[in-house]
This record gives sequence, C-alpha cells and structure tokens, in this order.
Amino acid sequence: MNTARFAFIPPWLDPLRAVAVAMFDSNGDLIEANEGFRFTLSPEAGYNATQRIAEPTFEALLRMQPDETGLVYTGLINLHIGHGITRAFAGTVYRRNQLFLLAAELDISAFESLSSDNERLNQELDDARKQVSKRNHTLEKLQEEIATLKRNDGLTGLANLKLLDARVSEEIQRWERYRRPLALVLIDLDEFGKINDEFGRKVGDELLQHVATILNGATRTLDLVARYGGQEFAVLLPETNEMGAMIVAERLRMDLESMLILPLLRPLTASFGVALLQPDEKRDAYYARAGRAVKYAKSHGKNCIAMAGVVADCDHLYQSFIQEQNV
Ligand SMILES: Nc1nc2c(ncn2[C@@H]2O[C@H](COP(=O)(O)OP(=O)(O)OP(=O)(O)O)[C@@H](O)[C@H]2O)c(=O)[nH]1
Repeated sequence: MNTARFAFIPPWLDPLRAVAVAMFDSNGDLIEANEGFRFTLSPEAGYNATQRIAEPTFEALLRMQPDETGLVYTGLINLHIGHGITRAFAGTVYRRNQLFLLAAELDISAFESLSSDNERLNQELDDARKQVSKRNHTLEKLQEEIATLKRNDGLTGLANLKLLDARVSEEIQRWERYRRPLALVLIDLDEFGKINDEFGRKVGDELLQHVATILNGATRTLDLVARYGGQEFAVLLPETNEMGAMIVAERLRMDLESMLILPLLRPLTASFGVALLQPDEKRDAYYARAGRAVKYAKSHGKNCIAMAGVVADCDHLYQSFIQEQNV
C-alpha cells in the first residue's frame, strides 16, 4: 500500500472514520485507503479486495460495466473486517480503467442488529398480542356463559325472572312513548305438587322442561317466555291487544291439555292469568294483577284463562267468551 501522501483520495477524507474509502487495482491489491478504512478493517488479514470484499465479490465487480460517471455498483457492501467478522456497509464502487474506488459510506451493521432486535421484539409483541387476544376470547366466552347463566333459568333454559323484569321495564317505557299494547300471560301448572308426590321431583323437573319447550314453540321470537317461579311461567307479548293475548293463552292452554306426557296418565293443565298493561302501571303492580287473574282461574276450576280487570271486581273468566266467539 502507498504510505506516501494520497495520490487519489482527497486528504479531507482521510481522518473520517465513519467513511471507509479504499482504492484497489484490478488484482484487488490495495493502493490507497483512508483512516476510516484502516480503522474498520483489522490489518492482520491483509487488504486484498478479493479477500476483504465479501459481497458483491471482487470478481463480480470486475465483471460489472461502469456507467458514464464510472459508477460500477451502489448498495450493500459486506466487508470482512477481520477475526472472522463480516460487516455490512452502504457503499459505492467506481471504476476508472484498472482502478477501483470503494467508498463504504455508512456502517449499517449497528442498524441491522438494531433492526434484528426490533424484529425480535416485534415478534415477541405479536406473540403476546396473540396470547392476550386468545385469553380475551376465552374471557369473553366465559362472560357470555356467565351472562347467559344470569339471564336464564338453569332447569328450563328459559329467561329467568331477572331478565323478565328487565324486559317488562323496557316494554313499559316503550308503552309510555308509543302507547302500543302490551300483554302479560302468567301460567301456573295445575296440581303440580301431586305430580311431584306421585312420580318424584326428577319427573317433575322433566315435565317443567317439557312445558318450556311447548311454550317456546308456540310463541313468536318477539315474545319472551320466562320461568316466573317454581311451576309458574310467564309469556310477555309486546304489540298484543286483549284479543290477541287471549288467543295466545288459549292456544297454550290447549297445547298443554292435548299433550300426553308420559308418565302422566292425565293431561298436564295450567291456569292462566292475562293482563294488559294499564296507563301509569308499574311493573310489580302489573305482575300482581296478572297473578290475581291466575288465582281467579284457579278458583274457577283451573285449566282456564282469566283476564285481569283494572280492579279485582272486574277480573273475569274468558273461556265462555272464547266459546261464544268460536275462536
Ligand atoms: N319438580 C319440581 N317441582 C317444583 C319446582 N318448583 C316448584 N315445584 C313444585 O310445584 C308445586 C307447587 O305446589 P302448589 O303451589 O301447591 O301448587 P299445585 O300443586 O300446582 O296446585 P295448584 O296450583 O292449586 O293447582 C310444589 O310441590 C313445588 O314443590 C321445580 O323446580 N321442580
């Protein structure tokens, strides 16, 4: 290497350590190099371009045709810096006749290692995100299950009283706004105690499930069927007037009565109380009126439907009405 003053490389480039500049001949022998080059590449391995330029290889550079400015290559240049280590630079190679000028402008290996760290961190972050989203999904499912358990009766799967309460309150609010009719049908199975006594509570439970299926099957999706109490059910009928509610109740009554459910040898019947929401009526008062109608039906022979009047004196049985109307 020429140790005299630089013949080709401008003197101001010499002390710049971040810029490695070297000139080689076509054999790859180093002709000149600045301090940055010597600082970056340890001397013990010699400075021949064939050994020191890992990528693109010096052989490849020899084959490349320079453009009109002498530029042969620009891009990533990997240099063997010694001790078996290769470092990446962003650089340019020029060729003038048999001379090659290499300018490795920026050591990007630090950035590369940073970016590989970054990649690893991103990967870890991604994995963590996936795990969190998986856990969130499980949590959501559990929350849904809990919510379902909270809303639904464990035995029949019907809405429970809490859900009925919420829906009735909602419908009362809607009534106050739009004045659309709202009907509530309470259903109390007749002599259910005897069934339990005769066949055992397990059979009783199965019958309750059966009733739930019948009620669900006979109502619209807009209606809400709920387990109101032990052997009591409720059907909330939005957008339904007195006649409509009576038709639904009678259909349910007949569905129950006409079905033979083993091991019962007699029909499973129920007493029905129907109530239409009255102006300014609160939820509990509404329930109470429907309940009063159920009692009225019970006290008038069971397996029948009573319509709740505004006051107790006005409660009345509907069977006769239905027969009269031939519904
Ligand atoms: N198997 C079962 N029985 C229940 C359940 N909840 C309430 N019961 C029973 O339902 C019966 C209700 O009895 P009562 O209130 O006397 O009414 P009833 O025997 O149906 O008689 P009436 O209403 O007068 O027709 C009781 O025997 C309760 O134990 C339940 O979840 N499963």
